[in-house]
Amino acid sequence: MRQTWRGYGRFTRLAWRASPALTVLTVLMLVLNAAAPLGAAVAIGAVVSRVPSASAMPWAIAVGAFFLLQWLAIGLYQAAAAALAERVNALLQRDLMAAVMRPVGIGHLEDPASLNLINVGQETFRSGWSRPGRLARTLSGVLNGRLMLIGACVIVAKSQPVWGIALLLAGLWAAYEDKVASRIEANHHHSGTEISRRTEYYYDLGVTPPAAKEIRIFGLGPYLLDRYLASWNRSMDEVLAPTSRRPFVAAIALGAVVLGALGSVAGSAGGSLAAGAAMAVVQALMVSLAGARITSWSSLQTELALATLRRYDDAVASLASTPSSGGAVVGAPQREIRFERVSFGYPGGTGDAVHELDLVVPAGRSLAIVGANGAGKSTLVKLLSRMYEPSSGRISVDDVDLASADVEAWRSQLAAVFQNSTRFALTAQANVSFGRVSTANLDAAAKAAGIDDVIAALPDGWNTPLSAEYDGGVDLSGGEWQKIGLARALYAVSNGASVLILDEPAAHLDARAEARLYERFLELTSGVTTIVISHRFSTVRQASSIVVLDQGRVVEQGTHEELLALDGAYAEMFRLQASRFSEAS
Ligand SMILES: Nc1ncnc2c1ncn2[C@@H]1O[C@H](COP(=O)(O)OP(=O)(O)OP(=O)(O)O)[C@@H](O)[C@H]1O
Repeated sequence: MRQTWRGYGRFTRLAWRASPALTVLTVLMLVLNAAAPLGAAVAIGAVVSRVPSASAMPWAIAVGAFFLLQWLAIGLYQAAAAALAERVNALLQRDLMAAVMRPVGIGHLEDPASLNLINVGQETFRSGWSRPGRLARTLSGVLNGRLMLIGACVIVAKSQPVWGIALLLAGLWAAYEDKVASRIEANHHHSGTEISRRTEYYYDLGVTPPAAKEIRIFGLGPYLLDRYLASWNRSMDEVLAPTSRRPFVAAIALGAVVLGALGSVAGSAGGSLAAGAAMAVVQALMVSLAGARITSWSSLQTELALATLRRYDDAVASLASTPSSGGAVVGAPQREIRFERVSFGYPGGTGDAVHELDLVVPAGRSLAIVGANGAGKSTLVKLLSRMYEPSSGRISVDDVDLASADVEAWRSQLAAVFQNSTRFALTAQANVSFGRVSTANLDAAAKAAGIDDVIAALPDGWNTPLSAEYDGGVDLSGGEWQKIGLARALYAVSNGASVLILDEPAAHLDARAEARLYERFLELTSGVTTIVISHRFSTVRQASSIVVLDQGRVVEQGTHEELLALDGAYAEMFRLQASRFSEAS
């Protein structure tokens, strides 16, 4: 019970934050809407007791006025509550978005428990019933139902005290049982979030572009449809609670009381009970039944919305404990970036992806990292950009520990091209200058990345949306997208970023574009602290120094020539690739 009231309180504060005017209007119309039928019941009683006298006339007009008032109140109430509901939903979604983006790292986005909580944002898009904003509507049902019941009991009790009390008890019992059953149902409803996510995943796979090619080539359609349906049915089994019989028993008890009261009125009407009073009692009994129906309907909806509201609060609270920004401001590295005995394992992973790693990245020079798949190269970059925190060891920039540094200031020093950079369905300009106000260096960045001719050929140049899913939009090839990513990073460098991270910058490039990248590599990275991860030795050999990673540790380090002379893992990998190319040519 206390939990429910806390939920109502939380919702009221939210509604007030969303719009004080709409909150006041909603509450006023709510009360008017509940009071009008009771006023009408009393007025009808007065009409009946005065007919055929002319004094019945004002009461007849009052009956009409009460119905008119209710009609107006319902209309206004529905409009105000709908507007308030949408504002509350938007506010909650915004708060959740802010909370999800607040932690400095991305570990919470790969943790199933956090994802289940965060998923509440998606769920409310899917199911209108669960949206907390609906409380603006459903609370009216709860309040209306209660007011109608109590008002009806007062009217009945005036002439039939025993039946009035019986009606109150039966009505409250029915409302209580509905509430308990609804609470169980609502809690069940939210128990299946993991399976819901899975169901949604199958659906998205089937209807969105990323997997469309593989689905068709490998004939995955029937498999996906089967999995989708099975997963949906399982999720429904989990969310629908076994039905309790108690609300039905309580509803039958209420019906019996109403029937008994009607019988009693019929027995005494015209005798001990005046016709007018009898009419008011009959009308009040009907109002009480309508109240019970409204209570029952709104109970489940209210509990569903309250449960969702609690889940929003849980999600936001769980993220509040993850570290956010603040701390020493780190500028451009002057001497070095240093990794000292750094270890890190992914949450849910099988072991350390990086293990007691020692590495010095000299400032203003380029360092290439090579190693087999899974050696820990990308993980190193994620640790450097503080997407994750090391489980032990320290990463420092000119002796300032990154763990205690202000992450936003540090990230403003970074520019990166990731293996699969995000393809923003935004304009070409936004894709390159995203988040930065200056557009002065746009063309220079595009030229340096070798994408200037593609941009120039776009229907609306820099203003063309890079997505065929939007009007006037154009999609690019994998290699062109990679050049856009490169331009984004180079643009950031020209706007002050001092550390450039290139994770497989040539993976999608054709031979000519790749050759151009090597030719310009030293020029592009001159004076900038550059870390390049690549399996292509033609890129790697351009770097000032090279490290070889194996199972999360540095096993070799030196220049291209030094490492060839060492004749270790690097030399072996290099020879293998060189022989493949010479065989091919
Ligand atoms: N998000 C993740 N969750 C769990 N384990 C991960 C995650 N990302 C990477 N790993 C694991 O961490 C190890 C190192 O991965 P990492 O991506 O750093 O390798 P890499 O050297 O960049 O490989 P590649 O050359 O294939 O890109 C691998 O064993 C990988 O399976």
